[in-house]
Amino acid sequence: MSTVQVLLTRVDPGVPLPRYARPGDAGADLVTTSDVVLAPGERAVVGTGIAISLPVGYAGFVHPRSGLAARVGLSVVNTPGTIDAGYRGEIKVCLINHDLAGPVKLARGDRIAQLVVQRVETAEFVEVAELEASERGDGGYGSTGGHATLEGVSGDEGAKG
Ligand SMILES: O=c1ccn([C@H]2C[C@H](O)[C@@H](COP(=O)(O)OP(=O)(O)OP(=O)(O)O)O2)c(=O)[nH]1
Ligand SMILES: [Mg+2]
Repeated sequence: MSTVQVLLTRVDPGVPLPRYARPGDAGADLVTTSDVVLAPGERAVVGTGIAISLPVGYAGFVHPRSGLAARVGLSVVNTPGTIDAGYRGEIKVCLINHDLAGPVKLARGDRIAQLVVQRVETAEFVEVAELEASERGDGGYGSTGGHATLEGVSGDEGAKG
């Protein structure tokens, strides 16, 4: 794993910088700058207290933390959130409580998501009359089978691409 230098400013100096919990981790933990209580199904945009400047050719992706997802149902609505290289504003996280029963309580400084910095390509979109054939063709949305079924619906019904 290589390391890229990412310049950062603290929009809120009172909260810790993003930190990799263990050497070699892919995601650096982000914290919330505000206390928030999310009722079941409720979402809220929270600040992380930091703004960054990614080199061109990189992007940041805001992922949920699996422990919070499994324990209390906390996730990110637009997971993963995309941080463009040119974005200089505060990184924000659109949190959601997927738990059906109880509220999720978060305090300022809690680690609520993780930022994965990755190299990305930009595409040059070239329109052609026809695309070359492939084995998959236009089969998608469960065309290979093996997906879960709804009660009373056979696994072979439903979307066939
Ligand atoms: O989880 C996120 C996702 C995005 N952003 C910021 C950085 C990103 O560069 C910008 C725009 O994000 P995106 O392109 O996903 O949102 P959009 O709805 O397409 O907004 P825009 O019209 O500004 O591109 O918002 C965040 O702070 N957190
Ligand atoms: Mg956009």
